[in-house]
Amino acid sequence: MAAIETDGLTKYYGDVRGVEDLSFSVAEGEVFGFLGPNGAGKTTTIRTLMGFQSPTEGSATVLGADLLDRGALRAARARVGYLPSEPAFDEGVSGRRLLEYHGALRGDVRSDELLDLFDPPLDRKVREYSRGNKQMLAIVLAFMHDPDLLIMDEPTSGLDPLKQEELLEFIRSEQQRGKTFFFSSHILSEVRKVCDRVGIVRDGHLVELEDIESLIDRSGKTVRARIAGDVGAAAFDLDGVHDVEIGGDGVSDDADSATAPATTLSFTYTGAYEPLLERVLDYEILDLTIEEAPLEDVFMRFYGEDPAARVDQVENGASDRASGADGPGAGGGGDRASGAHAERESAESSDV
Ligand SMILES: Nc1ncnc2c1ncn2[C@@H]1O[C@H](COP(=O)(O)OP(=O)(O)OP(=O)(O)O)[C@@H](O)[C@H]1O
Repeated sequence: MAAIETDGLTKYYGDVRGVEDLSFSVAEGEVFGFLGPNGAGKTTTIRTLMGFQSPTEGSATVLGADLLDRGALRAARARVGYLPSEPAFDEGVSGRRLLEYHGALRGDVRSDELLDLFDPPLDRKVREYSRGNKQMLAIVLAFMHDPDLLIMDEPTSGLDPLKQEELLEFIRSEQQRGKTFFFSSHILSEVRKVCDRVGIVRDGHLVELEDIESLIDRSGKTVRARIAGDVGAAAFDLDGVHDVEIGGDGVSDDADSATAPATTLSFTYTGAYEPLLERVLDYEILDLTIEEAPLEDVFMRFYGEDPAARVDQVENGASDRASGADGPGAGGGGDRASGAHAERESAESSDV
């Protein structure tokens, strides 16, 4: 059984599209990263999966419970740990009091262990907490009943780099214990460290759904070559070569040697190694590096404003796995919204 399964999940806020036609599943024991730019629909998805708001169309199950079956969902949520994007607590009580309250409500089987890792000042009132302290308290509350599934909205947000790393390490160790994670993030590097698979949402649509290693592989390598002599961009006119830049004034770069001019070329390469290496051997290579494309570049390819780049990615194999970026719902927001189920938004009750 999948830990999370969505089928055409759609949420409109009146005429405003939150997400549309999301279909994906998260396997038990998987760490799934949900990425997307601001306003893409990550929080909408998470809040809908948590049952805080009803889908407009489509369906989903969480730990086997149908979102529309409130009783089943309530039972399933006892096995879910939830970390909201902006933890909102009763500011007038101490962290310890909140811990006791949540423990009484849902159980506490491991807060001592968690507090060794994430240590908010429990005896102070929450209103005195820093952002990071609030986040640590929220993390302890999310994990203390030892849930099977963790749904987290930007979990490292507010944490210092050391605590961020500790949380990622903790997620990895929890996965070893069989736990499932679904979390949103803007930070590809952290997603990369812990996730098995990612979904990328943009403008409310799932535009990519792939395991993280394939995603990065498909996103290409950055090649930098320093070549003896005066070499033009045409030298690397190969399939898969993009964004060629030539060092210096575009002709040659002889800064290192007065007698032997050289050309510095850099480009992104998405092809196979062999044709590239064959071409490289045609020249006198003074220096060559081939490395993973910078994470930011990978990110921008999916996030960026250039629709051609995005379509290129989808056509390169994602469209059959993800709900299409240009899917049938695009532009049809008004129709879908007008057919909405009655909104049944429930407050984020304290039993969640
Ligand atoms: N309660 C709401 N009422 C109306 N529109 C909303 C509501 N919540 C979200 N939206 C809209 O839904 C879309 C998706 O927003 P959402 O908060 O899910 O994005 P996000 O990916 O979580 O963004 P961020 O990374 O900035 O947190 C946006 O256009 C947003 O303005």
